[in-house]
Amino acid sequence: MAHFVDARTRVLQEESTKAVLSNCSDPKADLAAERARATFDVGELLHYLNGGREKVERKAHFAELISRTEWGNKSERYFQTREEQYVHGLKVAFGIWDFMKEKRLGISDGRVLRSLVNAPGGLELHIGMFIPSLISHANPEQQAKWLPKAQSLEIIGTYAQTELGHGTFVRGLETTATYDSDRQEFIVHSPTLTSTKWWPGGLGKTATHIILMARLFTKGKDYGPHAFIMQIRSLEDHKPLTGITIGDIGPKFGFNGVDNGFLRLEYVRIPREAMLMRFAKITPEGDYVPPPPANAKASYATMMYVRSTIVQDAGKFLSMAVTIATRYTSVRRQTTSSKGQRETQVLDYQSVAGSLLPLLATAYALHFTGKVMMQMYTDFERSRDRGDFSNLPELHAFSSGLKAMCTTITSEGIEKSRLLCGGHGYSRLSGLPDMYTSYVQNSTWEGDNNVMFLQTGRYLIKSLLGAMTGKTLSGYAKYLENAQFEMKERCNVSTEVQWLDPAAQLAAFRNRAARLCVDAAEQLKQESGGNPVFEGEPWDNSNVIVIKLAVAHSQYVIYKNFMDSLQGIRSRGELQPNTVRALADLQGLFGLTVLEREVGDMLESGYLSARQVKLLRAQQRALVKAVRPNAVPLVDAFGFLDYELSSALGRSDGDVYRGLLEMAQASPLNRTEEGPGWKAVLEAQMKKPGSRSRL
Ligand SMILES: CCCCCCCCCCCCCCCC(=O)SCCNC(=O)CCNC(=O)[C@H](O)C(C)(C)COP(=O)(O)OP(=O)(O)OC[C@H]1O[C@@H](n2cnc3c(N)ncnc32)[C@H](O)[C@@H]1OP(=O)(O)O
Ligand SMILES: Cc1cc2nc3c(=O)[nH]c(=O)nc-3n(C[C@H](O)[C@H](O)[C@H](O)COP(=O)(O)OP(=O)(O)OC[C@H]3O[C@@H](n4cnc5c(N)ncnc54)[C@H](O)[C@@H]3O)c2cc1C
Repeated sequence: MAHFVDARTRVLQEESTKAVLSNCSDPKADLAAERARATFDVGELLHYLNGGREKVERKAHFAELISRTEWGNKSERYFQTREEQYVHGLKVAFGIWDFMKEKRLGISDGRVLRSLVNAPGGLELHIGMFIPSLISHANPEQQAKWLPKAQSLEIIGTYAQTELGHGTFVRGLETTATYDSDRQEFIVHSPTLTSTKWWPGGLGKTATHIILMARLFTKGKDYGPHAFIMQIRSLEDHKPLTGITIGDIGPKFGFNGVDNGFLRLEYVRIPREAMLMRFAKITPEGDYVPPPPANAKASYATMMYVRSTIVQDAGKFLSMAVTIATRYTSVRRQTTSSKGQRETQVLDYQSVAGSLLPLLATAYALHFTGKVMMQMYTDFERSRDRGDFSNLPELHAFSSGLKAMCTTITSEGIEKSRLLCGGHGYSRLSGLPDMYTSYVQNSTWEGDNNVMFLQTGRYLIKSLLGAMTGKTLSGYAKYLENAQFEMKERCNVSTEVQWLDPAAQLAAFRNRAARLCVDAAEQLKQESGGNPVFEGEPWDNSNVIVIKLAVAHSQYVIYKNFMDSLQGIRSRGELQPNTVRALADLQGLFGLTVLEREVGDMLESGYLSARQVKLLRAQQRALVKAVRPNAVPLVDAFGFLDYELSSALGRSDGDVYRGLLEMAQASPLNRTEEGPGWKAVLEAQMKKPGSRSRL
């Protein structure tokens, strides 16, 4: 109801309103002013990062169309219960599917749509692992049978590997698949409590089929985990099939639209052809045919594919968080030293800029590494299809370390971005809390990050030991051929400005990684009492330094990718000099920020002197200042749409306070003026005779 305000009240208020208005903030103007500071052509960089103008426009067109659909509407996003989230997630997945069919779109457009709506649901694993597993593990006949059904959503699948008792140690899985040659069937069974499958996404209430990872037994012999395809629910009434118990595992830290599930199998029979037989095989008589030795780890290929996509996506999520925080801290004003003056934009505080702008630089670094990672995986697939598995070990080492490094960086980066937004960052309407709780699982799934770092460290130490016996190394570990030389090397930077030289930064990254590799190998030798042993106690007692080595190597790789990518852009003349300069500032800022954080190792080894650290620090601070005017233009260049960010604070027009107020209206608590607590509790309590006087 309209509220009548009399003239006297208005007059009295007028003066105070004027006083407040004279120095209150104007977020839209602030953001416009930030954009005017750009030293480069934002459109050019936007198109470059997003694969061209046509793709940018296509994405905006898709957003426009889907935001008008029921499933694409995000207004209730932050207010749904778990059940609503789950059902909505399914509607989104089918909505995207139908949209793709109707418009005859391919998988890359599908990825764009998924990223625009960003509502993970019961079909994540169907798309992310079930179909990829069929592609990489099934033989041609199996693919012909299953892929069309999966691709038309006649069946919905998931990837059931992890059990209550084992996630990391895949060889320790306890679910069994025992071959019965008389009936040419496998009996799949959960023999122990700990063999219960636990975690698979979509398993709880959605999936009709699974890729089951189970230990293959034939003729009394255990051949370890293999992949099988099997149906778990009826296609008629969606009830579990006989001998199968399935359910949802309950609420999680985030990602609650997904029904991660549990599964128990009781002597369930599946046909021989259920075993995915692209590599290992079983004959009708029950003879096991192993995969050729070169691709013994072929059954792990799906995990490698997913790790590569995780690396690719890390930059995107960090860029989203940084976009929100940069726009908001540019319009948020807080504290003034003298009365009557405008308050300071919080991004102008050294502490805020010093945290946020290196994150912005890191988001760019991850963008380039994501591209390199996917290229490397695509190259592997090409050679694998020719039967050549020679680059598998490097791909495994590269993708494991980067998966761990990039997801650690992004998880921490989202949380740092949230903190930099102060109180409003804590509101889910900022988009940052949900981004964090749903992203942070990337540090765990698809291989716990420490475990992944250990895989990379193992490869590096083995490479070093090989190089010491004259073996030629290739790829990113090549520098280890010169490890002995690196041990004597000293940094030659003598002025602040010399730290801007990418070669000086790269040398520091490389030297640190090489020395840590030598240290790790030595510690492992000591723990092993001679020749290094890569398992058991000697290995376990060397974990800390091995992880440190893998972190240092991954940082070197990310920096090198940034440097090489920029070099490529320069030499091919792909961007104008001003744009390249802005990117070079980011490359320098990323490099020096990481080096500054890790100087302890380099002081300890003697590679750096205290004076060189001081120069490094001063140059890093100078780069923060150099990047500051381009902060908003650089996040604009990522090209996130308001629809995509769903954030009151990340709005591209800067109107953040209006955004908060508008989005809050959808809160179910606001459906009535008195709220749901009045009738349920408050009224009876507060109207109780003498209720106040009792206190
Ligand atoms: C429209 C479009 C939308 C798209 C939409 C996308 C949606 C995107 C949704 C994504 C969704 C993801 C969802 C995740 C869902 C889970 O989390 S699925 C479960 C994943 N589980 C894991 O990752 C388990 C982690 N554990 C492991 O990978 C392995 O067991 C470990 C830790 C690597 C150890 O394996 P191991 O057999 O014990 O091996 P180990 O003795 O350490 O090493 C033996 C040798 O094998 C090598 N090796 C080990 N692993 C490998 C490997 N993978 N390759 C090659 N060599 C290997 C080692 O390097 C070693 O070599 P050498 O040194 O001997 O030469
Ligand atoms: C949201 C979510 C979704 C998932 N979806 C799926 C899915 O769809 N399908 C599926 O099969 N699985 C899925 N998983 C399971 C996931 O892959 C595992 O949780 C993950 O691989 C880690 O294994 P774990 O839980 O057994 O951890 P653990 O191995 O028990 O790790 C516990 C701790 O021990 C350490 N550790 C373990 N082993 C070693 C070692 N050898 N050396 C040194 N340290 C070690 C780890 O670093 C960690 O700190 C999902 C998990 C999550 C959280």
